[in-house]
Amino acid sequence: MQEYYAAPMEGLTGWRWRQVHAALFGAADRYYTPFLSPNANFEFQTKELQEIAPENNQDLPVVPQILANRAEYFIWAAKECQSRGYGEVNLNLGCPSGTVTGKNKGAGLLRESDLLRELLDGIFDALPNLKISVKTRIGWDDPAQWPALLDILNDYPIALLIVHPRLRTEFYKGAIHREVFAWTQENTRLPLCYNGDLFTPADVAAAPALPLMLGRGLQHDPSLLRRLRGGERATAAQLQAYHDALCAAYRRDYSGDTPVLHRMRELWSYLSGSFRDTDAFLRAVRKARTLSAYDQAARAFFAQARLSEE
Ligand SMILES: Cc1cc2nc3c(=O)[nH]c(=O)nc-3n(C[C@H](O)[C@H](O)[C@H](O)COP(=O)(O)O)c2cc1C
Repeated sequence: MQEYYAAPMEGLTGWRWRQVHAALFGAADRYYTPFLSPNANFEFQTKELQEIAPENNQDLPVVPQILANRAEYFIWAAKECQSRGYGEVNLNLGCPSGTVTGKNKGAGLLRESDLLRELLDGIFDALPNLKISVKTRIGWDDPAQWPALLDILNDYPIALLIVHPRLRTEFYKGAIHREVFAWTQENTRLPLCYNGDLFTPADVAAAPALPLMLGRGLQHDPSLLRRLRGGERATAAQLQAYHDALCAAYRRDYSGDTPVLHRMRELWSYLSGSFRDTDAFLRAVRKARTLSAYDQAARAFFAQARLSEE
């Protein structure tokens, strides 16, 4: 059976989203959490504790993702996850954000091979009974960096190597390096997962025959996995129910309108792709300073919303 995993996306795929998504459209085969970022305090932030709390992830196949460049921080966070019942944790080697890479974390580790080796040595020595997967890009600024990086990764019993075949300098844009991914398939024995630019069933049909991880495609059309499994594309009414459930959940979680509006704007930056004629509505969403103005705009939009063509 083809496996489909939901990609970690900070600000989008937190536990509230996972619950709503699974309830309305059927669960992904795995959900990777947005990254947890342990540090010298050896304490998770409240938001991170909620993210991995067993009661917030009940009956869902969730894999916590950890962003760290020191083995001791990763190991501490991994054990915290293990003690809450998680059987796999994921190491982030892909985050391209300057604030992350500036500290040699995420994709920043792809130009620090000694630090990367030290991190992996420490992690795999200390955690023999936990599955550790890795999510990575293929280099910092040149695909020629990948063979040496893959050589390093090949030395460890990585449970799943999730590859987004772009460089750090490419962020999320530009053509995928398909030839590099094909080369990877020939040059590793590690279990592989492909991630990148899977937006439609046609994209998925053309993807490598491997477990697939979907990020923006699933935000753009939350029914994408259901369709890939033979089900129907979401109707406008179903997308409204999804929107309303998320908005209600974020209202419970945050105090004040601003953080909820922020989350909803982030949601719409992808979900708008499911609809036609969204310009006026998106302008209203951007302008809304209160939730009541936002609600009014959203109600008016859904009253006449039409799905986009594919
Ligand atoms: C807004 C945003 C937030 C993201 N947050 C994370 C994250 O927390 N951890 C991670 O490994 N990747 C993160 N990613 C990368 C995605 O998981 C994924 O690798 C990327 O979007 C490419 O896949 P896609 O083309 O299916 O979207 C993020 C991407 C975006 C656009």
